[in-house]
Amino acid sequence: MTSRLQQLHEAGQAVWLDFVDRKFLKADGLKKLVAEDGLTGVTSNPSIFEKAMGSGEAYDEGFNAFLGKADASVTDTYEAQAIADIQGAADDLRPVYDRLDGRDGYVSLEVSPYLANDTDATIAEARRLWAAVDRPNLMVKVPGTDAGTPAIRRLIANGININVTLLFSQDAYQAVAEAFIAGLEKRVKEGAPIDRIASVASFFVSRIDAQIDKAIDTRMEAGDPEADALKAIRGKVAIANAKLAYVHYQELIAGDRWQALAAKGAMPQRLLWASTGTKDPAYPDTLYIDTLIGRDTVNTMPPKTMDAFRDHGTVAETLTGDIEGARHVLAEARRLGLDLGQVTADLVGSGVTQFADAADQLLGAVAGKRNAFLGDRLNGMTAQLPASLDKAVEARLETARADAWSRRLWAGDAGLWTGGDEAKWLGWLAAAKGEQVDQAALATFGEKARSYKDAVLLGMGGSSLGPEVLSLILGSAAGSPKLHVLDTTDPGQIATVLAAIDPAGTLFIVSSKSGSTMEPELLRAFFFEKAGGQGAHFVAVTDPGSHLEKTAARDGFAAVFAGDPAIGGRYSVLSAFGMVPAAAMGIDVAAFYTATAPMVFACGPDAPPAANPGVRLGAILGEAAAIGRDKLTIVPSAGLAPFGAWLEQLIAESTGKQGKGIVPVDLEPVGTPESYGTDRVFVHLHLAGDEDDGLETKLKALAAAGHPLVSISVASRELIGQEFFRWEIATAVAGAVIGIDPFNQPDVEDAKIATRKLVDAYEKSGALEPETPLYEDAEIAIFAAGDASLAPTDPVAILSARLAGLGAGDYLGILAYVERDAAHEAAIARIRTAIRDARAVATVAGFGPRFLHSTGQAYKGGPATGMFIEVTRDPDPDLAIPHHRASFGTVQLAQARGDLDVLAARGQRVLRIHLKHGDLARLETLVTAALNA
Ligand SMILES: O=P(O)(O)OC[C@H]1O[C@](O)(CO)[C@@H](O)[C@@H]1O
Ligand SMILES: O=C[C@H](O)[C@H](O)COP(=O)(O)O
Repeated sequence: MTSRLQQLHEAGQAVWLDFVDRKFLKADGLKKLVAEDGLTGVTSNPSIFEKAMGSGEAYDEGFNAFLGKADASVTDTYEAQAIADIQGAADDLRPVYDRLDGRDGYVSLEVSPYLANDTDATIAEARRLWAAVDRPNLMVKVPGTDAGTPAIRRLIANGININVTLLFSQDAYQAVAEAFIAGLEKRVKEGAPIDRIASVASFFVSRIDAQIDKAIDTRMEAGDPEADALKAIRGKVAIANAKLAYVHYQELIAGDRWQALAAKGAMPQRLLWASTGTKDPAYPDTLYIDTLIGRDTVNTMPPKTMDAFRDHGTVAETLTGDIEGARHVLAEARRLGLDLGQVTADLVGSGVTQFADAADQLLGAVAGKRNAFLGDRLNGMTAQLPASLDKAVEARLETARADAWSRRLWAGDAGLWTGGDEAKWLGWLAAAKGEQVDQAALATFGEKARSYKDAVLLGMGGSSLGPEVLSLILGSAAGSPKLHVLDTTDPGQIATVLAAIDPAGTLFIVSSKSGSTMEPELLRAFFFEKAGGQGAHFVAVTDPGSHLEKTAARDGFAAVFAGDPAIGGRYSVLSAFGMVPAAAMGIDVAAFYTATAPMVFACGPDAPPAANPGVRLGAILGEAAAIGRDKLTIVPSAGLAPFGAWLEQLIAESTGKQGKGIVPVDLEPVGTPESYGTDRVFVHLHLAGDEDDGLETKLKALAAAGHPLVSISVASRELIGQEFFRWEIATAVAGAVIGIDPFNQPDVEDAKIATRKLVDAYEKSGALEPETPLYEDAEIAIFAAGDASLAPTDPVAILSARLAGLGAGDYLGILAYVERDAAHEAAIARIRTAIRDARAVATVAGFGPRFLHSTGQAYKGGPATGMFIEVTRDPDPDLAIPHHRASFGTVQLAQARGDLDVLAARGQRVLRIHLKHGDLARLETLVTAALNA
């Protein structure tokens, strides 16, 4: 006796299997169905693959081949397995395809559900899959959405077999049938063959009943007066809808237009009944098979439904029976106000979402496996968060998944942020893959640089902090120059570098994106003169067309390396701005990108938020800020200590604006739980092999006391590039959570203008505008920028009155316009600790003018919780600037004053303490006295 399924085949209906799975294929399950049940096709969809691959180990062997590659994306990893399954299934069905001469024997693979609303991307993806699977009996599944329909026409015209999926309404079916015919007609016009192009139109059945029945049940439960009429059509609408689609099909193939194509050998686009597993357990499990049997159709069945039909299905030509009854059912549905049009429209949308959700789940699972497999090659991250924050983070990750944040970030969708010009600032994504720089040119440059003992980089903010991290964490290769970074106007610091080098035999890297920043321009002029005007010892890194580019040409620089104007300074370290100095230090740039790649791919567009280390971190930072934990406290192990200076700029300048944002706290010694308020998030960056120094214990105590703690582990220094990228993604995402544009810096300009005004006035008059101190003696002068709340008493009283204003959630900043050296750093750290422990407030510190191009944005534009002590001193000795009346010391003072004015104008609480002899010990004594007052 032939099986019931085979009898279906005899009745003219093809039986396909709505299922794929590696184990099943390996066990020859498909071959068995072909042999025993006359099976002639297979369909897959994202949910089917999610079930197959999303859990368990069946695919691990296949995954491993990809997981080992640092630069394989999650999609590559998953897709290779899906393609292998589809190829396997296609090969199992190949004898059927050959026997039936291409009339059947197909296997379907669906384009990414993420592309359902993008015609061109769908076309490109379908072509790619067609080529990758490389089997004549493949059908590419394309959704019959508004965007999918034109893609179907073009793909058919390309000669690609298409399974149109997610069809629910008559209108959509008619549109795709038209697209199919038009595609074939186009080929005819072009003289291309049409006899081997197969297509099916997958009409989804059970999902319609599930929706309509739900509406019916709700109304019946509410005691609808039409209860009987409603009940009479329960479970009948989807079948009626399918029957009428078949009526349309029959009319279509009887028409002249189709007959003309048929005469040329065209195969009709068969109707395929999909979604035929019953969703309502009250229905017979073979309902959507028994009722839809008709010639030249396909029914794709999940295994359970197939087993049920084999066991107790009924074979009879039912599809063409009682068409009037079907019309009546639909007319009744209309009369009863059951809006089939709306239901089918909604089902298209929810169908796309459902498959996208499945794809997210699958990609998330693969991403998790991938990250685990990479082990130490991918920097690790764990988080211990208080329960409420943890909940908020997970909720954010889920909405971010549903709203496709990972993909939208990479696609440059400005709607993720403020809908402004954010898309223009995403060049750093490609740069991280090494695509911005000319790696060969950098290698040559690195070779040439070996003739120098020292290299000095002149630049500010994003143009200096990344290179400094690279030099302090990676260091120069043997035989390559040592890199000194000068991002200051402090005469002492400039003199220190000058004394450490032979200026006539040093490589100078002048680095400025805009090419018009004051500090590098003054430093360039200074060192150009010291180097005897040897332009050949200078290179510039700058964006195309800048003023610096012109200067470099004028002065005969050895090279100009171009940046990408689509990258802001603080996101530029993985572009020329980091890699030119890296090459100068003899760092192998190609190897650096290779080491960075695992994080770039782990944070890729296809890694859903929860499994994406950058997006996850961004969600933590953003949600923490939202509950007032806006002080990101950076706690590195010794080997990673320099990283914080780069991170500070990224976080502060990106998020600190419009009164919102995150205030980074770097280099603040770790304290006990009592020394902190409830405004902190701690991030521990640990380099394997670094001494613990009791840090772990201290951090454990903080986490136990309810402070959020993020722990990042870095297996070796060479992996530092991964942290650059992770934090760039995290910052962009935190910006999205906070609701600001993370790529602009609206408040930096004002301080620059204020400074320029003071310097210009000096150039004319030879003196800075006079100012009146609140207090002055032989050692110090105190200025309060017109703050009338402070009385001109003694210094301890003034400072103590100022510090008394520090409350919960506030932070104290020491803005020191002095040389950045170890002694000053230590003194400032002591002052910070004293204030932090006495007031339980966060403390930050910056050396001026370096911080102006970094954290300065947040201090001015971020949360209005800052209180600042600006420290200046009389420059001694000072340094002249060629062609300028103002010295470096004067410029630095003007910068401090400009900054003070702008901070005060923004309503921030600020005090300037001028230490005439630059003695920070005096400040320490003052602070101690003020805290005890
Ligand atoms: O590279 P540039 O254009 O000299 O800018 C240096 C730095 O100054 C800033 O514009 C802030 O003043 C930063 O964003 C930037 O990294
Ligand atoms: O082509 C097959 C369809 O993707 C499948 O039948 C959908 O079935 P479902 O509605 O049960 O998910």
